Amino acid sequence: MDQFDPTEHQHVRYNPLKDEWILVSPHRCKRPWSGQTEQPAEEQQPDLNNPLRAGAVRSNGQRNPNYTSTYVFPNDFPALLPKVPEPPPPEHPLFQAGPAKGTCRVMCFHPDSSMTLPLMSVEEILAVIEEWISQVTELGRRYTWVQVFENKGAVMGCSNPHPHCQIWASSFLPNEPRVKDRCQLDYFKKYGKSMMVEYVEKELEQKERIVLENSEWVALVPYWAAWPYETMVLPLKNKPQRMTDLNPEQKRGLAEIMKQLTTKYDNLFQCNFPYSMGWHGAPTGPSSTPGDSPHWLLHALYLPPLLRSASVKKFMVGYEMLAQPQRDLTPEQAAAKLRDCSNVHYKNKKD
Ligand SMILES: O=C1CCN([C@@H]2O[C@H](COP(=O)(O)O)[C@@H](O)[C@H]2O)C(=O)N1
Repeated sequence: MDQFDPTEHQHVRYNPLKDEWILVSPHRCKRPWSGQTEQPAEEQQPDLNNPLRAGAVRSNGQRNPNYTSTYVFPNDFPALLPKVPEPPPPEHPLFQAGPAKGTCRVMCFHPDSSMTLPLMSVEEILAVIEEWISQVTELGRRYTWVQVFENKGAVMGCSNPHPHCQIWASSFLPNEPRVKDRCQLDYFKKYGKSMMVEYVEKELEQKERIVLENSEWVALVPYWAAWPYETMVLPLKNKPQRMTDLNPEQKRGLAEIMKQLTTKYDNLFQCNFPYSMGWHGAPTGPSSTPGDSPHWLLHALYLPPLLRSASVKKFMVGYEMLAQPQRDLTPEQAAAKLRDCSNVHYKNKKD
């Protein structure tokens, strides 16, 4: 039997944040593709009636101000409302309903519907980060969880090309952060250190999955990545537990690395690279205080669907839904491809 080679031989990898495993099948990379191809993501033409545009009239008849930077408004079709009757206590362990309160906001990054984050200036991206922090500060006082998330590209169900994200705050701790909170706390109790602080140290030593690094942040393809070009953005100093812990140098460094990472993403297949991205940090709420969750390290997740080209995506279906996530391209190969992408956006390339 040959010696095990992680670039040749199938194996499973453990995700300690979720207590889950993924299947890695590098030998399949040579497989010919004859399946569905997505239409190349047409550059979603910004319609002049875009309801998120500065000055536009939204579906509820309200007119957006002529905002010049970020702009936040309550979602006109919110999934969570702040005041609703609560369900009665469960009568049976197999049929449990619980109270759900919250609020949903839409946050525009920029007044111009044709703008995208990689083409924004560092200053403009810094304004987005400051607004995120302001929203998390305000909503975090009242709600246990504030989910900042951006759906980008029609293939991600994004209904609107205008550069924007959403913020959903809830009275309950959703599944993803609840599992991450438990896994990180178990690790902290067992080893006396933060799982993700140690993980970053090890990744910087191994260097196999690093995509970008500056004095404050690292962007890498996690060892256990499920999506082909999935990345995490992690802080290098001060162990921030929440976005509200960031200092000015960290905020600026984050704006810089976000611009570089999304530029690399767009350059990978020369398209507006679709993804869902979001932030995970220590839960918030009225009883939370700065520094109260040393088991947590703030981090961002980029979850992009594209696999081989602007029109071939990974499907998380079948085996992935019924068994576990599976990937052919290894995290190390994905990181290398992203590292090789230029930091100059293909739309800015000097001819
Ligand atoms: O006039 C509008 C248009 C879209 N929206 C909201 O904008 C959000 C955009 O969704 P995406 O981030 O998935 O593209 C969506 O949740 C939709 O409800 C409004 O609140 N008002």
